[in-house]
Amino acid sequence: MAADAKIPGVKIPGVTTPYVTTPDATTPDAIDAHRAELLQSFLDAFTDHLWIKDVAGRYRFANQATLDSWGLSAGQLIGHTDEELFADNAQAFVKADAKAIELGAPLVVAECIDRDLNKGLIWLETLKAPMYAKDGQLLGVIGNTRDIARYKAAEEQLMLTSKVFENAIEGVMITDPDGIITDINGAFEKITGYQRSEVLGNTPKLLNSGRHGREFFTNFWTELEQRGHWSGEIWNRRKNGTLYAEQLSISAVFGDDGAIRCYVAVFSDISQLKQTEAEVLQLAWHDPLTRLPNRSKLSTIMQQQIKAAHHHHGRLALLLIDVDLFKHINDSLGHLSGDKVLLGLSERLVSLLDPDVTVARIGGDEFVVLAEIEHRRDVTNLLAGIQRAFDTSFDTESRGSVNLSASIGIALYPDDGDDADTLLKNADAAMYRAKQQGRNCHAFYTEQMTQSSIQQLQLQTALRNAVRQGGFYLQYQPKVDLSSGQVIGLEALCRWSDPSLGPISPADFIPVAESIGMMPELGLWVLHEACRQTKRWLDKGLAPGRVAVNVSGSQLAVGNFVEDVAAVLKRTGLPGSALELEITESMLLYSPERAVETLNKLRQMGITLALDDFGTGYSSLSYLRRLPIDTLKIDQSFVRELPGAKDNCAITLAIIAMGEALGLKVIAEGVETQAQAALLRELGCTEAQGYLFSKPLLASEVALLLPAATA
Ligand SMILES: Nc1nc2c(ncn2[C@@H]2O[C@@H]3COP(=O)(O)O[C@H]4[C@@H](O)[C@H](n5cnc6c(=O)[nH]c(N)nc65)O[C@@H]4COP(=O)(O)O[C@H]3[C@H]2O)c(=O)[nH]1
Repeated sequence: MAADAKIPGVKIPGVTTPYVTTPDATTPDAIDAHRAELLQSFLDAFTDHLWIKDVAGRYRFANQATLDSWGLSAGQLIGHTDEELFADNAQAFVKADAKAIELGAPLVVAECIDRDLNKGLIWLETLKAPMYAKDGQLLGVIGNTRDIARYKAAEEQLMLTSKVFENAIEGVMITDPDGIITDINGAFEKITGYQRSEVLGNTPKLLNSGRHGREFFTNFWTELEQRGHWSGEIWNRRKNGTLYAEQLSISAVFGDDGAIRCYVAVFSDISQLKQTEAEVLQLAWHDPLTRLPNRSKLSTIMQQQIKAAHHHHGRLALLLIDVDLFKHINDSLGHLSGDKVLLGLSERLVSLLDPDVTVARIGGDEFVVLAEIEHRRDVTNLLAGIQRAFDTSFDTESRGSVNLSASIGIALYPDDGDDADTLLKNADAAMYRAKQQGRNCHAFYTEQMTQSSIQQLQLQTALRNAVRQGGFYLQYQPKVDLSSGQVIGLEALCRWSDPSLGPISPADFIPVAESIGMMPELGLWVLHEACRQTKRWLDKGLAPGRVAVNVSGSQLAVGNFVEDVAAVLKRTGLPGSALELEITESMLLYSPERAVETLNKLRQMGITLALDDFGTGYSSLSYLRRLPIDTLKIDQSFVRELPGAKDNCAITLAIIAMGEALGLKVIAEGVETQAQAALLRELGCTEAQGYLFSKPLLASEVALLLPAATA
């Protein structure tokens, strides 16, 4: 305490000090002085500001903390009024004094942030009280200003907490230990739709969704009681009756005595999240176009069904459906049409098969039907359902409708495999066999198929290399006039001899080239080579007649086939009139309108068109009439059994008659004997091709058979 801060001899009016002892003082004045000093020291020990003003408003006493804070000495303060000392605030101070006097009791007159000379900005609270003498006479005003930073901080903390509570995005609910709701925040009202007044005094049962059973709540309470905490997802019901999912976290709050004071539940509405989660799952497990289970989902379903079937000694049938020549639809009509067809097919399959049958889409044009069966023969019902899906044509996005067929491979559990992968692999091998058998049919898996699918894979690899490295060559089979025996044309036939697999028949490698999408490339090479060779013969003065080139379905489906043919003719210099293209009925079935358009364009280039393998498809007179073709080729399967087989005789005769009626040429293929040739001649067929006349030959060999061109 600074020396000048002391106020020796000041008798504080009204202050008695009955408990102060003065062992060394002997005179009354000395005793008073000692008491005053003691009191001053006592009051100086406080950090609170303590001061006394008399009724005239003059400062009569101030402790050291006051003087330090105001930067005044005792001499500068004592005996002076607020007006003399604090010009700015004097009015307010005097007014507050008067208020305390008027009240006759202590009064908090101000709370303010003030600048303390020593501490900087601080929170202060000033309390004033009137001071009376024993006889009740007013002596003045006592002032006490104290630093309330600690309380202010706590108050601030409380305010913040309540703001957090009120503004939290999470709903908050507080219940007493008996579960009675005592407080909620705004987010609670927003999420649940209940107002505060409707909730307080109620229990959380108000929100019960009914979706959780007794067991759920038993576990919930057990965990809350044992660990003081529970968190998880829960379904609740809003006031408007709708259900919502919330992520909930409940904690028990314990008092110092260890007893539960309350429970605090904090929750957020995760309905949106749940929906997104469900959508992501849908995307991950389902095909986006058809919404059917995808390969991953199918695999899971299969595993579950195999497990169940294993348990009760049941059987399963897995049918792998591959849409025949679907690629052509995509290539020729565009992907939108392809998608529309696939969607239509998926809807038909789902509606035609029993609800407990799984229909999945595992690839572009590959669907799987998985069903529990009792007997192998039950597969027939499934096949019938699938077949009906293909009975009528499919609408496309672009031109008209298309007819489709499918090849179906079947594998059974447990006979053909006891896990999902094996069953799928084996159904795939069976499907491949169905494709080889001419499409639009089904095949059950057999063990030999595994072997043959390995060979198939080898063949695919070798074929890819051959197309890339040019491992093919052509042979030409003469077509002759049946009455004169003269060569009137040639059919170009593709040949391939792989260095390790040996010579492979086109009947084997053409379907493989189709399946791996290489046929358009290979077909174009054949066309170019045949045209180039024919032009050479023409240039040498030979008369090869028309050269016929086989065209596969996939070539015709590629959008620019007509342009490709035109480019080949231009590049080789062969006139269109020297070229014949052989097409089959099956390639016209899928999109007849478009095929007719393409064929017309080809004919306009002078090219003639022959319908190959005639009689093996669904030939009808009305359909034939619409096709812009020049020649019918009687399939060798009919010719082979001539003249013995009566049926074949009748069919051959019918084809020849049909050709005549439509003004078409008719040529028979596969003629091996004189008897066959004689009968065909007799039936009115004018042209033929077959081993009887010549096997397919190399270009150099054929040249020897060709007549010279007449001038
Ligand atoms: N048993 C018997 N067979 C005879 C006789 N005369 C000819 N053949 C064979 O019959 C097939 C006739 O060709 P295809 O019907 O167009 O049938 C062809 C055709 O569909 C396809 N093919 C061949 N080359 C090509 C090609 O370059 N492009 C396309 N797209 N397909 C081709 O492969 C099929 C088979 O061709 P190849 O094995 O060369 O078999 C040829 C030919 O060698 C005979 O008197 N008796």
